[in-house]
Amino acid sequence: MNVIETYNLCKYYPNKKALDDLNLEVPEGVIFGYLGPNGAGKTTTIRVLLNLAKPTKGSAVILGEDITKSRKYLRWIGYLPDVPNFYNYFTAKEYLVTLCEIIGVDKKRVDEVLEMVDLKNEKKRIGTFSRGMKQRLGVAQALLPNPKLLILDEPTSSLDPQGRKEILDLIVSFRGEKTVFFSTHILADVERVCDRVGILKDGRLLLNDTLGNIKKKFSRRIIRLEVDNPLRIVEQIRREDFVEEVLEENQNSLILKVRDLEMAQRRIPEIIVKEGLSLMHFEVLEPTLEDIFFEVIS
Ligand SMILES: Nc1ncnc2c1ncn2[C@@H]1O[C@H](COP(=O)(O)OP(=O)(O)OP(=O)(O)O)[C@@H](O)[C@H]1O
Repeated sequence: MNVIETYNLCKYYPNKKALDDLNLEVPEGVIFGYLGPNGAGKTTTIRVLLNLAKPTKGSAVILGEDITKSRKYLRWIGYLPDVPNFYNYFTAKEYLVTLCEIIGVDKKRVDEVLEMVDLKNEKKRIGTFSRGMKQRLGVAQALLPNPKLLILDEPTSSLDPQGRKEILDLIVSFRGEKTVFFSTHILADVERVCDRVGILKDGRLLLNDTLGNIKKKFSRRIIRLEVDNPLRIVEQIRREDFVEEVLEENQNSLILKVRDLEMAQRRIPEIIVKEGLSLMHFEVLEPTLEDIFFEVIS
């Protein structure tokens, strides 16, 4: 089942198509990374999905409800905005208890969510919190209604590596239990935690698939070999059908572009052993998400 589905969703501003025929699918239980350069339309998507902005055309179904007809689905969504605001003179607990009163959630939930974000024993006022602690508190407030879907707008962009790790670990802990939709431009974060990825540019979705499929689709089938004397086998390797091109050759390694990866994995060790050489290292050089991102958006 898909938790989010959009159908030709458009949001036009006077001089800008912020979303242009967006057809997005986010299956239940996945961690979905929504990637795009500045101005791609990530925040606009989130605002439309949360009923904070009206679509110009098209529709969307979230948790089975048409968002243009009902607002009940909002009850099942937890949202962390890109710049969350807090009352700095409250402690985390006082702040969340106040929110519970406003949104009608049992106050018993406060200790549960503080425990999840590791702020249960934190007695300081929010004004003295680090950015990482504030972001974790932001996730805690999003968790208060025990949402099925968490929407996080650039949750790691202002954090140092430790703060980023804490938020990413938290996101990973929801895998399978909640659907997490998070927007970001930090490709390494997506690569670390996401099951599925959507790449948006100029309001259009250029790619929407699992990380595994994306990597397969963009695989460059490039192999790096370390052998004790590669120059002795390079001509034989060049003649093999599975080899498209020898990209680099030197005293201890070869870099090959191959047509058939499986055949290369079988044949190369055979050739090396037959020549009485030793294979020290065999590596398939896969493109990083960063390589793919730039290829897709360029
Ligand atoms: N209220 C508005 N009025 C006019 N144009 C807007 C409005 N809100 C957004 N836009 C424009 O729509 C486009 C998409 O903006 P949006 O904030 O959704 O991008 P984004 O992908 O979230 O960018 P960033 O990563 O910089 O936050 C941008 O060109 C932006 O200037």
